[in-house]
Amino acid sequence: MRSRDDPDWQADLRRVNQPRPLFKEQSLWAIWVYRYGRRVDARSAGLRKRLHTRLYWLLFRWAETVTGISLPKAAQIGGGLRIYHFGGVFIHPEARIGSHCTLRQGVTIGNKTEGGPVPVLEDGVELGAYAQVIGGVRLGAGCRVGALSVVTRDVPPGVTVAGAPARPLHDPSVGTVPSP
Ligand SMILES: CC(=O)SCCNC(=O)CCNC(=O)[C@H](O)C(C)(C)COP(=O)(O)OP(=O)(O)OC[C@H]1O[C@@H](n2cnc3c(N)ncnc32)[C@H](O)[C@@H]1OP(=O)(O)O
Ligand SMILES: N[C@@H](CO)C(=O)O
Repeated sequence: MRSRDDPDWQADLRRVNQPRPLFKEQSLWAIWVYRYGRRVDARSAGLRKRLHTRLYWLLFRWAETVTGISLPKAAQIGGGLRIYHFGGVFIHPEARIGSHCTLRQGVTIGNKTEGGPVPVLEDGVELGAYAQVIGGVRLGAGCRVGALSVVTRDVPPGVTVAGAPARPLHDPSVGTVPSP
């Protein structure tokens, strides 16, 4: 499959929604290499796959070094990924990230200790700059994490958390009519 036929990559481009997006956001270079790696892994075994795998590793190191964004192809990341700005973004290879998530500079999604469990982000999760999400936590769909926060516990869908350790900012029950 070529990148123009890759629905996840096309969804990534739509998030930027500007003409010539590859000239506008260098984070797309890292995302492109990630999607390329996923497509290479999906190929059937053979010489072409081995050659593409070697090329992928060269491109991965280049993108990681030039953009400061590390998206290993083993991680599972849904389409429509947006990474704002530059550098310090490290995603663990076992992480699972849903579609239409937003990351910013300085974000880490990884384990708490070597070999430990890693986070799962459902669809539409938004992480502020320098947010650190560590350990086997689950971030529910559409939740938001404030800048400079450290998330060490599950976050329910739609909830905003911030701080270190991160705590909910807005109680979702506030303002609702209590059930009879
Ligand atoms: C170049 C660039 O611009 S890069 C962009 C960088 N920006 C980001 O990364 C933005 C990430 N967004 C945030 O951190 C936001 O503050 C959010 C999403 C967490 C919350 O936004 P809102 O829902 O508007 O919350 P609001 O501003 O009302 O704050 C509610 C309370 O949480 C506190 N709070 C907000 N963000 C944070 C944070 N990151 N860490 C700690 N406390 C926070 C506020 O001080 C406020 O406290 P108070 O009630 O005691 O006054
Ligand atoms: N719109 C950008 C700010 O540069 C962001 O949300 O990160």
